[in-house]
Amino acid sequence: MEGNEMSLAYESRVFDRRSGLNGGRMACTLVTGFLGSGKTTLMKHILENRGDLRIAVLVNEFADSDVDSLLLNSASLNAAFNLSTVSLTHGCDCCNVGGPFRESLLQVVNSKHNFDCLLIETSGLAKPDIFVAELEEVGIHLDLTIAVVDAESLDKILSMDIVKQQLQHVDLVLLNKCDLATLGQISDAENALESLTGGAKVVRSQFCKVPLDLVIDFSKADSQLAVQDAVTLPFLSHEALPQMTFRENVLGKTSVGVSASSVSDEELILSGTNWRSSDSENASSHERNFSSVSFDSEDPLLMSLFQSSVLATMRNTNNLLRAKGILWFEEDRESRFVFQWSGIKRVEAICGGMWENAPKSCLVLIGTDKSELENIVMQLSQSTISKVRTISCIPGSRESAKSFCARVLLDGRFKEPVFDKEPLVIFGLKGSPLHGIKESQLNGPLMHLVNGKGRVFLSAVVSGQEYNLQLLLDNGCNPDEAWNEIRMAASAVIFKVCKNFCPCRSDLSAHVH
Ligand SMILES: Nc1nc2c(ncn2[C@@H]2O[C@H](COP(=O)(O)OP(=O)(O)OP(=O)(O)O)[C@@H](O)[C@H]2O)c(=O)[nH]1
Repeated sequence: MEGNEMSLAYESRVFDRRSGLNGGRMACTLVTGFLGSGKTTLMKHILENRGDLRIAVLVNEFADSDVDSLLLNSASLNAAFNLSTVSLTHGCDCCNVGGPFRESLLQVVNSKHNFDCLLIETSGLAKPDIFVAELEEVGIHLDLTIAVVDAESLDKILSMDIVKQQLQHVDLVLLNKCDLATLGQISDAENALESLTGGAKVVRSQFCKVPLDLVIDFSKADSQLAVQDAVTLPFLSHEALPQMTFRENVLGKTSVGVSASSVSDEELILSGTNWRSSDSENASSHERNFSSVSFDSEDPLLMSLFQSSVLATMRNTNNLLRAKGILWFEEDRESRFVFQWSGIKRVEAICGGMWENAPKSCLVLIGTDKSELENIVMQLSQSTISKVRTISCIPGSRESAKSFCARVLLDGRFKEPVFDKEPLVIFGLKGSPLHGIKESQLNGPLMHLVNGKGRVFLSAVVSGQEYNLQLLLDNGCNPDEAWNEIRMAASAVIFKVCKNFCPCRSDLSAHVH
């Protein structure tokens, strides 16, 4: 269903629903996918482009602590949507989605907000069938099950049972992060997905930017009405779903205590449901023992130590699958950085604004070796300012910064560097308004590429269309080596992004000549 047809189906469904007519029912989409594939990115995309759709969102988290609501910035996001934030906590969703999840579902169903659509984001280690069973229990009709897949790293995780299970019964796969993958990786992934999903539709995406009618299906209400008399079983999204069973019976054990905040009808909904335990105790529910460890600190971190010891340790840790959180750095105390580690050791630290609340660092690490994760947390706590005696600007850093800036200045592809946040140099590639290439399209990949090599750490500062990079130049950083690394990575990024444009006599000429 596309275009006009889709908007007609949507209009009539929303109208019927809001006017209380028969048949107008809430659409429901379940989003699954492995850790870091882009599920939250998809949620944000839908919410930011939802128009006047009333959307309820339930987010289920694997990790300890409230990192996900911090990352989603749910309080301010909800304020923008005129919704209050609800925080729920419950046990490992693989073993126990029951109580709080069902309560949340019932609140959505009974809400006077009369939602047009319910979106459920499962944790990156969850099996979607459990959620399907719960939806069925409360009479919510699931229209669409979507798996978000990281095109670049799929081949590395395909052997995991959890990944296969997540892909088994989906209607649609978003083959995401296509900007990071090669064409070979994309086509290999498509072939693998064809057999793993039994032929589900696969759509390539970057940052999950897909039309909303692809991920919210308003077409099923009518077909549901047509078969309503004949079929008494709850409607499910996929033919293969009858094979699904509620796993609580199979696994028997619930791993952790459950506590749910009570929520009034008015208070809906962007909720983080957080797993409170740090280990998946039920080995039969996961083929590996996944662990989650978190780090919280109200002391700022020294960026130089974060770079030289924490990131170095993370890179040498083979069993780290995911890290995310917010960071507070001594060298840039005003800025709130969102840190993400996902896929093939892709590292980003992006500042999108200042602190609205008391600054702090809060990071969650998920992996398969708890002691390795704890080692990273130890490095983190040793990098906080209270653990380090002298933090004044290290002698020599100013000279290094000047020398680095001089090199950047000579390269016409870059904007003029700025050194007013000593010891941080701020710089970045120029975008190309003429070709519609935004600074973020060049500087985002540049950060990933440089950080991925592991010798230099770049963070990003984003403000509107401006996307700048920050480099810390202390004694441990050789400006020539850093510049060489960045310059070469810039060439690779520009080649990939600009190869389809003719640069002659355009604002790209400096980039390619
Ligand atoms: N380059 C690139 N990065 C992406 C894309 N989509 C998402 N990301 C980044 O990948 C990281 C993880 O994305 P999330 O949306 O948080 O992934 P998730 O599946 O919700 O992660 P978990 O809930 O922890 O399992 C973030 O840093 C995103 O900005 C994409 O298409 N391209």
